[in-house]
Amino acid sequence: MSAQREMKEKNPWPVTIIIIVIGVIAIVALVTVAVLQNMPLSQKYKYGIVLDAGSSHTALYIYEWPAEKDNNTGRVEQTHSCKVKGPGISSYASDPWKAGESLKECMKEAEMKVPGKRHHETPLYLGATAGMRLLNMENGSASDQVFQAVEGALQKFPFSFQGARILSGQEEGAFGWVTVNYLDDRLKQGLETTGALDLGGASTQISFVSSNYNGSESPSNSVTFRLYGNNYNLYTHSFLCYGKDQAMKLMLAQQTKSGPETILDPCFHPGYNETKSYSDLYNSPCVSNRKPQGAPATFTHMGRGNFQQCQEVVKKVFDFTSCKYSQCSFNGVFQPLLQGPFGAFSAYYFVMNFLNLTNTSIPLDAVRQKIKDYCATPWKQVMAQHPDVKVNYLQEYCFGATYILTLLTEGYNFTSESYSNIKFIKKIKGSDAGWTLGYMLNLTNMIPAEAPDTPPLPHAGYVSIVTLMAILLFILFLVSLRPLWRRCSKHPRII
Ligand SMILES: O=c1ccn([C@@H]2O[C@H](COP(=O)(O)OP(=O)(O)O)[C@@H](O)[C@H]2O)c(=O)[nH]1
Repeated sequence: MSAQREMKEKNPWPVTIIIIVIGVIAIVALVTVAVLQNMPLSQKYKYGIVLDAGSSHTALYIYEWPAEKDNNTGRVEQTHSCKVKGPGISSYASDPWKAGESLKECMKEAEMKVPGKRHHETPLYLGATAGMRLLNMENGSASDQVFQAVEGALQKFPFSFQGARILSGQEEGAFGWVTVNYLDDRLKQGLETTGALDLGGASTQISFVSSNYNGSESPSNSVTFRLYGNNYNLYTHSFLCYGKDQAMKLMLAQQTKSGPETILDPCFHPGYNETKSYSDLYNSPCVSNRKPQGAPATFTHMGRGNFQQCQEVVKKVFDFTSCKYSQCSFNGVFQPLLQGPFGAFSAYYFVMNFLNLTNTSIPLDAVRQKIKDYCATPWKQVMAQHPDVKVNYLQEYCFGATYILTLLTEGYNFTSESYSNIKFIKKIKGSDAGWTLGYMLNLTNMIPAEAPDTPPLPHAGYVSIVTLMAILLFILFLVSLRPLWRRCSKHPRII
């Protein structure tokens, strides 16, 4: 026994080596676990699909987000969009099954884009806007049949179909606002929000937060949200019949009140000459009650290309005569003082982008001059200059631009100064501006009411601290072995 103890005292190295090896293994294991545990898992994604059934067309959007973050900080991004061929679903009132058929191509594309194993858990929504609102007003059973056809077609796909419905104007406005502010990262950070201006074919929406609006005046324009721990009192209004296409009907109805055979329209280019049918012009509930008695079947629609006169006709589609609130936009609708930056999308963007007018630092007078020159350009020349633009769109940009300017300045009261607060946008960080993303975020509860709890340290900080601590422990451990070192150097090794 004593001989053994003597041996150990004389030769402490085996024990020391074992302790060092165990210490090193423990430290390496500690650091490895810290690094591995916090390493982002191989990224898995979830998907959501929204169909925007607009008045003039339907579009499909696919959204994607990291699977492990779907309820808090995960950024939802648009990964794919598909424009459905043909008109909006409301145009299939007399052939409802065709409305369902029309969606199949884009739906097949979606089947390819979303990974097969995610199909069954991918929610699929269809939201219809003002085109279907109008059809529903005009012919409820036709609208129901269109929905039946569309639902039948969508149920055949392997996604988790969550239903097709008409959005209210308020939802359309509010979800457009949510989309813009979510994509701009303004909600999570609690920053000042951006207002949303949406111009569709059949309706137009304005939504913004104004510090002088708390919802008590005209409560029907108020939508309240609690998002990421912040309360928002949003003002929103949707003007049915004031989308670009229906507003044009209102403008043409102004000029065909007496049922003439020919009109010389200041909002169309000089040389434009088309025969149009009275029943097509007056086929929507926005104008149907104004159809002139005893009008001929058709009228010749000729262009005059005069911006000022066009603005005069366009102004007449707005009613500025009555306002029972402290202030109004038009048609007796309350509107608080405009506040903050605004994002203007859909047809606002299409039209202003076509005319190279998306830069709002251009003074309003220069904008007017540009539209004036464009409207005065002969139709033949316009067509020759834009051979690749669809004639249906091309013929309407003079009216479209005049309408946008009049709606913004006369309707919503934007001034030469506040006009520069507007940004004409199509996409934000790769996702289209519109109501669809906000709608999906809401239905999937993806924006929490309260700010999510964040770990006290970021991943890199956590790993660095654990590594540093491990190194310090190791040094401490080596230092604690100092008596052994001394003994070793004092007693020469026995061979
Ligand atoms: O390249 C384009 C695409 C659309 N539009 C017009 O933009 C408006 C809005 O179209 P959208 O289909 O987005 O509106 P919705 O049908 O959803 O109301 C309609 O008047 C379209 O004619 C346009 O001028 N240029």
